[in-house]
Amino acid sequence: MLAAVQKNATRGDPRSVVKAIDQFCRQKEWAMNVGDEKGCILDSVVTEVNPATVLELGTYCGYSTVRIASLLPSNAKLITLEFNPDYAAIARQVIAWAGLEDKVQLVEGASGDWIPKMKEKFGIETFDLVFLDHWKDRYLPDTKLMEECGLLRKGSILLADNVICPGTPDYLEYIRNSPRYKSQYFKSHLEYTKVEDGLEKSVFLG
Ligand SMILES: Cc1ccc(Cc2cc(O)c(O)c(C(=O)NC/C=C/[C@H]3O[C@@H](n4cnc5c(N)ncnc54)[C@H](O)[C@@H]3O)c2)cc1
Ligand SMILES: [Mg+2]
Repeated sequence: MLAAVQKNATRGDPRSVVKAIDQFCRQKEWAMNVGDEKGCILDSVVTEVNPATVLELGTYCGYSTVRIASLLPSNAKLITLEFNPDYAAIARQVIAWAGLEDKVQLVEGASGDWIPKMKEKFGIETFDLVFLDHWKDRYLPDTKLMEECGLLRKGSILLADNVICPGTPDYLEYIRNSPRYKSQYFKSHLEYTKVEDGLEKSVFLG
């Protein structure tokens, strides 16, 4: 995938990086990037929220990191957590090829360890937008952890990938029944397939 980016994408052009990855995943080898169909929904939410602070859980190869960072205002900060060093190494190079290093802070480590350190380590008070796309059984515990650590403010947006496939039943149950969130489901398809999947957008009400 990285070779395809370096071969087919233009340095400093995030859209060409996104296009090169999507092309590679359609033609050569499927990979669990959010993809172009759900990616457009992600883009519209990022544009609407226009966040100054973003947290991404699960960088993988950096596809959604590039999509989000390319839409951020100049002073905005995207922190992305990835605990697999091999994926982190690839993602760093993908993000660099897109020319987005200044907007992105890739932290190698587990969300459970780093969420409690966001204030002290990165001076982050609250996140305007959180994109959840890591192991599906971590969405709920990490959301509760973010609440406990005071990282969500009235109006913070959580956007969760794969709420249908692979599925995040305990997260959906919690977020759709909690009086502290207002949720909306965006129906779509699992990346590069015709299988149903979707994104759940939830506003924290404080
Ligand atoms: C049945 C079935 C299987 C697979 C699919 C297809 C499918 C489609 C999708 O869009 C998917 O997002 C997924 C999926 O499983 N994603 C998990 C993504 C993990 C990445 O995040 C990293 N990570 C995982 N937990 C943490 C953590 N705590 N702290 C920091 N990084 C973490 C990992 O190191 C990986 O870089 C799968 C569809 C259906
Ligand atoms: Mg996903």
